Amino acid sequence: MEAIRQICPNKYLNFRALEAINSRGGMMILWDRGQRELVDCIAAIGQTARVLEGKPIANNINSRIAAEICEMKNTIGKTPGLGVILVGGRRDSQSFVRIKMKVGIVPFTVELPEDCSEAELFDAVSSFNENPLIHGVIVQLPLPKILHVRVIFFSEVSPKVRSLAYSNFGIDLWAQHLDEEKIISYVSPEKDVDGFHPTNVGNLAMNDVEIKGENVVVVGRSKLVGLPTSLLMQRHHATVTTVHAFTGNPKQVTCGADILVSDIGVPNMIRGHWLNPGVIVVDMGANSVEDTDSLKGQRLIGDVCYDAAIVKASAITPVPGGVGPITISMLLSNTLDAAKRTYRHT
Ligand SMILES: NC(=O)C1=CN([C@@H]2O[C@H](COP(=O)(O)OP(=O)(O)OC[C@H]3O[C@@H](n4cnc5c(N)ncnc54)[C@H](OP(=O)(O)O)[C@@H]3O)[C@@H](O)[C@H]2O)C=CC1
Ligand SMILES: Nc1nc(=O)c2c([nH]1)NC[C@@H]1CN(c3ccc(C(=O)N[C@@H](CCC(=O)O)C(=O)O)cc3)C=[N+]21
Repeated sequence: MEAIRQICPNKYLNFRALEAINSRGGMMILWDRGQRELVDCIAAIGQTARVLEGKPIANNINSRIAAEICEMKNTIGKTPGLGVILVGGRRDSQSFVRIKMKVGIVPFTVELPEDCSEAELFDAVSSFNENPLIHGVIVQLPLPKILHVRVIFFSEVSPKVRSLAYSNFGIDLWAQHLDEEKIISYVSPEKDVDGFHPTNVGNLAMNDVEIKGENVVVVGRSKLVGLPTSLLMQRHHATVTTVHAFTGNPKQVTCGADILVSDIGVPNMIRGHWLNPGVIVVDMGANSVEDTDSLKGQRLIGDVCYDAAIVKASAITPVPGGVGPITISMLLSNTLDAAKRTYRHT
């Protein structure tokens, strides 16, 4: 009862059902999804996941990269360059690009409007491919879709005011005018520091990660994250299941995971009751949401409901400070490696 009072001190609570929570026993009040989550958390007090901090690892990698770049500059007078192509003004893009340039890699940035043509984008990739000062090229994904047709259903036409009185129901049809697959495969494989190129995805799966025999559920199947992660996990003998937008009962699948990797891009979609107690959660989601308390007016959150997962999982990567900084470090590290290959510098 104390737990319930903490959540809703002044509210009348309508008890509809009581049931055990997984194997730990406890109480669950069902009246709406959000509240059920809170009770779930409180009932599980005493179990807290290990937080897998990515920042310290990323800092180590970044120090190593900075030192190597310094050495490279001193011995052969060269510096790695990274070309970034941004299409459309995505809110998260600027900070993503800013972080990349910290360790001494020279940035080259091209910004194109969201309605740019495929030819313009190919030209930008091509000029980066050919530029000898650029060793890594990334095209920021996802590429924008543009509004193609908007259908609005309206309930009446008023001839007097010569306007339409809309019902607020409509359908927007978006068109993907830029073919992501084609554009990404246009980046030279030796400059593909994202690791998209089929050859590089194969190489990614050669790394040594000990996950043999585990049930891994990867939520999302994008070329950027989900697909390479599934390949990587399979290569290391995990039993991998993919959840995507057409999966009928995603919760049922995620509940069977020993390791859950999420790259959906939907803030807080994975709730506490989607998780198997003791699961290891790798939250790749980097979702910018409005936050009026923050100076920037926004903050970054993951795909997994962190407050619920921290009391249910055995380990979890936080957002921010988890996978994100390591992704950037590895991208920089790949750029440095590409520059070393170009200059035959060891
Ligand atoms: N932390 C990091 O280092 C990185 C983070 N990211 C972040 O990862 C997130 C995803 O990015 P990205 O992979 O490029 O996104 P995409 O939009 O390319 O892919 C999203 C995937 O999630 C699936 N999906 C979407 N909605 C649902 C749903 N309701 N139920 C089940 N599956 C769903 C889609 O399924 P379907 O295929 O059926 O459409 C798709 O496979 C973003 O937040 C991005 O910012 C990305 C790169 C690096
Ligand atoms: N071709 C391509 N390659 C990408 O790798 C790619 C992309 N497109 N499109 C967008 C997503 C998103 N993404 C992030 C990586 C790190 C952080 C990151 O490090 N975030 C910090 C916080 C940053 C902040 O607060 O501004 C953190 O998680 O701690 C965020 C987002 C890579 N992406």
